[in-house]
Amino acid sequence: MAKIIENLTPQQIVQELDKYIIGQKEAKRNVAIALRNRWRRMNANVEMQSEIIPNNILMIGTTGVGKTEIARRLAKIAEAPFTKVEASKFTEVGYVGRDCESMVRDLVEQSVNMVRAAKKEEVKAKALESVEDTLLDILIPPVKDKKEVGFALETKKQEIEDYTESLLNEKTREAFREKLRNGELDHRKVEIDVQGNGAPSIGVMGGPIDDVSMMNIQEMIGGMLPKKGKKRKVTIAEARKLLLEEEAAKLIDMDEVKEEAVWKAENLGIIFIDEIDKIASASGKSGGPDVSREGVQRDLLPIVEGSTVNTKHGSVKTDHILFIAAGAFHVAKPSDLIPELQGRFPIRVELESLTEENFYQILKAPKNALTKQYEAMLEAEGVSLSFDDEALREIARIAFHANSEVENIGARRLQTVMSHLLNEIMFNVPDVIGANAQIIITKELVNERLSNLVKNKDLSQYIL
Ligand SMILES: Nc1ncnc2c1ncn2[C@@H]1O[C@H](COP(=O)(O)OP(=O)(O)OP(=O)(O)O)[C@@H](O)[C@H]1O
Repeated sequence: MAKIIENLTPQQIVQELDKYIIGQKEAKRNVAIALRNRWRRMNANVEMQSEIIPNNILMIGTTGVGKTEIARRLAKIAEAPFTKVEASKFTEVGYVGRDCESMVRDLVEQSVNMVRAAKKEEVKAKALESVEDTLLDILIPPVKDKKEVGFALETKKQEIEDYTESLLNEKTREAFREKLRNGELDHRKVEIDVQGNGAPSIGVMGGPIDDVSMMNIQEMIGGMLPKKGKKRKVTIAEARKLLLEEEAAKLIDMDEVKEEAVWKAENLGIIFIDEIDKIASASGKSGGPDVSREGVQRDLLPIVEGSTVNTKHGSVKTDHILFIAAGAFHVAKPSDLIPELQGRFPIRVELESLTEENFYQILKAPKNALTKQYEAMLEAEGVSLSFDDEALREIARIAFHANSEVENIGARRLQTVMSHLLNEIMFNVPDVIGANAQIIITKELVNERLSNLVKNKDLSQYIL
């Protein structure tokens, strides 16, 4: 469980983050410390373990500079359950809207999915075997043992015939098993029984009902009703998927999954609260929406401070969940948050605005860089796509320029610029540009496709 945390030191965590995120050294260092501190806590003496509180972090930076990306990657590195919420979506207890505790329920749900997926992987080989048998039984039913069904074997001849038949049946089954395995029969249609859950979905009219009771009722009713079998005609490929789900579900102990998932959420979970500045009251103002903003902060406080939240998978203690809050803080300042909440986010990091050079790096260096994504997509069509270095510099320049002219949306601008640049190619492959073609994006091509837009501010507002 969470082996990776044990092995990665803060410096190694930063190295991992460097593979995906350009710049933002301070933020990376601080999240790395926070992650390592969890391991330090778990390995500290038992008395201190419950005392050590997480280093919750407040990230300050404009949109699209990598705040979410850092938190998300960190969670991936730690194999930790992760959820992102927007603080502005919450309303005070008693008002219509999402209540703050729902973020913890989301986290546990995420954790359950992770643990279930891991368990599914563990039982997959076993489940696949029985799925194969089920499919084989549908395609070539095994011959019945004649003695069992009450036939007396009267003559020697009959005995030999039966023997030959069962031998043949066995041989055919083995031949089909081979075909099933190598996917030769994937397109053939078969009729299978799929188990559906008998639970009707419940619609609630009128007053609000909280998520937990709603989910519990639904689960209870689902458990009480008999499972409904349904016949469906599907391809073998589809049948394999459906039957695998069912078979794996039979092999997985859900109580064990829930228990592990709750532990994981409590001890490794990361909750990313975006737009926290939207619930801070700008200094000097009072009354009106500010009152409700403060209300949300007060609802948030016990969760961040450590409390117990009821979820459908059991109660979850939030004491050791790592909270990373983020916001641009253009109007409100961190000091506009209520003091108790400020105290719970002791680590402040400012993320740098991205430069043109950063854009250039973001285009080509990260493991998941946009250029690599497009290259991979076209490779799937047998088309080779590559970018001249000068072209990348030009794209970076144009994106940076668009940000300063229109609106600063950070690295997200690269996505719109690239999408516009490559739109025509993406449409023409494979109909016009066939397999084995080689496309090189040059600086000239970039200018040809984008220079008009750059000159025309009105147009670039809509397109770039
Ligand atoms: N420093 C960076 N290095 C690599 N990619 C980046 C960087 N900053 C942003 N990106 C890319 O830009 C996109 C948006 O970034 P991200 O979601 O982290 O923004 P954000 O800072 O959290 O903004 P918001 O608060 O609006 O959500 C992501 O796809 C991410 O990959």
